[in-house]
Amino acid sequence: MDIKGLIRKALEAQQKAYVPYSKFHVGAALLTEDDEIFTGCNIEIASYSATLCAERTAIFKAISEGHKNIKAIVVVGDTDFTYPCGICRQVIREFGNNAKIIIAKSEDDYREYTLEELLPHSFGPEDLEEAKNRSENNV
Ligand SMILES: O=c1ccn([C@H]2C[C@H](O)[C@@H](CO)O2)c(=O)[nH]1
Ligand SMILES: [Zn+2]
Repeated sequence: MDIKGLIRKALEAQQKAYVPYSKFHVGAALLTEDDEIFTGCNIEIASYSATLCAERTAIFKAISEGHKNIKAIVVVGDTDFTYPCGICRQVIREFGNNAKIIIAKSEDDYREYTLEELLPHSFGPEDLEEAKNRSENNV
């Protein structure tokens, strides 16, 4: 599926947002390395901190179905360009470090970023691996 198709899927998912508190609707759609599509919306909970963003809804759906590598993710929201929050950026770091991150206003109006642009100098799985290797080699 192309970027426009993925944006359409994100816009459809946005319709499903459960947002009784903020009334701010977000939708996400992602493409996995093996070309599966997963979508998500934000889901708010009366105890606010339990709220889940659209991006993480889509990513956790993909992971829980066995698709761990994301090659593109689209985000749409109620502002012209709605950017992923910090927590979602860190989750994208885990499962889509090289993914195209597409922030869309419409099918024809979108911006494309790398994770490095949105989360520079990030902490990730490789840091833990490096620390483990260091302790094993006593350096
Ligand atoms: O990138 C974002 C930013 C915000 N939200 C949600 C969380 C909450 O439900 C609402 C307002 O913060 O928007 C997302 O889903 N994704
Ligand atoms: Zn988020």
